[in-house]
Amino acid sequence: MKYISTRGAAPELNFEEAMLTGLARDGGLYVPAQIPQMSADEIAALAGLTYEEVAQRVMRPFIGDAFSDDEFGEIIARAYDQFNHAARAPLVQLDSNHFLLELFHGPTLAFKDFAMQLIGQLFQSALARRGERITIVGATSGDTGSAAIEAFRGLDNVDVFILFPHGRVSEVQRRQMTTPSESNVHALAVDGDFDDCQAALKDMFNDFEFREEVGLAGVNSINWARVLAQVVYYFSSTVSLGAPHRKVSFTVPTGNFGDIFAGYIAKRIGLPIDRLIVATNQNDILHRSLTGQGYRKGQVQPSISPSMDIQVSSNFERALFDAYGRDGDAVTQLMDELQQGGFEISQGAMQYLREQFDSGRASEEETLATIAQTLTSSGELLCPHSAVGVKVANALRDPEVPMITLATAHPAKFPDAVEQASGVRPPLPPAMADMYDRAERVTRIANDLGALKGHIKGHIRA
Ligand SMILES: Cc1ncc(COP(=O)(O)O)c(C=O)c1O
Ligand SMILES: N[C@@H](CCOP(=O)(O)O)C(=O)O
Repeated sequence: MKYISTRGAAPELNFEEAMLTGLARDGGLYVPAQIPQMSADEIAALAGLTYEEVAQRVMRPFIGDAFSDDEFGEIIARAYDQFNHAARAPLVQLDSNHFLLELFHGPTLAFKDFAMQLIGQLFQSALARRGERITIVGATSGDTGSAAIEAFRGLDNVDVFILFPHGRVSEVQRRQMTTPSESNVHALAVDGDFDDCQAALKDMFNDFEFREEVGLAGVNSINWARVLAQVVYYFSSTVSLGAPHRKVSFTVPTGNFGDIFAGYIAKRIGLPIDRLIVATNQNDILHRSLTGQGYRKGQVQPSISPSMDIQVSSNFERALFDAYGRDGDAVTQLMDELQQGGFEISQGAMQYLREQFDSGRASEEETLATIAQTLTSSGELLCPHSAVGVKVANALRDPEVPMITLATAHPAKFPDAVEQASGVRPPLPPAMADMYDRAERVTRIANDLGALKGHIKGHIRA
């Protein structure tokens, strides 16, 4: 199994190399050279298996010989043993033919744990075998950062630096990043928005001297292994609703386009997905793009679903790569135009994207109203991101086809917005109950690449 870059000018790598490399050296994102296929019989055989068994069968062909079957099985078992729900990703019914896929039963209460707990284990195995150490730098709008810290805290051979936009994450998200006391964890509050943090991270990867000097690694969805791990719950949920014998649609609260892209990969493997619906908040660049208005970045607007306050959606590049016939030169040109503000999507590429994705947006008022209505109608308390998904799903779904909306975070991560909407203040789970009493450790830092690189170089352990 080989991985190639979306910009067509980086070395082809195997799974482990692509995972450890993060951003390709031509600035692109790694994708599989071919997508392994699963037959209808193979998909049907997933029924009744545990989440871990489904994970092993779905991901195995993408891993190649980087890990043995036994090693990979043990890694998967360790990754999910801290989840506090036996099903890992349970489905609950909201309404006739509308289901919620609860992805917030991991240690940091967001869907990021599904991938981050797994790649934490994969990295540890690979690094131990190679005798290497790395510096992880991550950009977060709130959830990736806490999940990464949880997965890598306390490791001798890994330093973790997380860049988050100062004042633009919820208090629980911030505290999840600033209260761990391990010396390998560094929370950096950047004076900028998420797009600034992500751009700085990509600039660090494109500075080869810095990259080599610190042993830079990435755990954002830049990293193919992140996307792959998220493919699994599309299979587990669809099979439990009768796949491959009936089609199911998904609505995915979307920011960086990683989670919905995992759904697209599931469909390309052979899962009978009817529609994949991108749900955005008021930062609706993806909805505008998918409705033919070009891909033009604007200023990020802070919202009550802060983890989706993103304008430059990293993984959209992976979708564009396929939409442009896997032409790396075309993608390179588009990404150059994006640096200048944006680009038009060609007619052929638009047609491809429209065949794959639908889209909708939810305003702040609609999101608040959806939290209140869903609590009344089903008893389910949604986080604001999941509410964006439910609002868009309700607007666009076909009542004849089962719809699964991804619930991407626990409401207790966003208690202010949830209370404003519903009058209910969701408590943190017992293991986090003292979160507000713990001491915080954070460095406020300018949105300046030199300052960020200097800080990182000055704080990595030898
Ligand atoms: C709670 C939550 N919902 C939705 C999203 C959007 O997911 P993606 O960036 O993969 O599109 C994020 C951030 O990634 C998130 O943290
Ligand atoms: N919403 C994310 C943004 C980063 O996304 P990633 O999937 O690329 O890591 C967050 O919560 O940090």
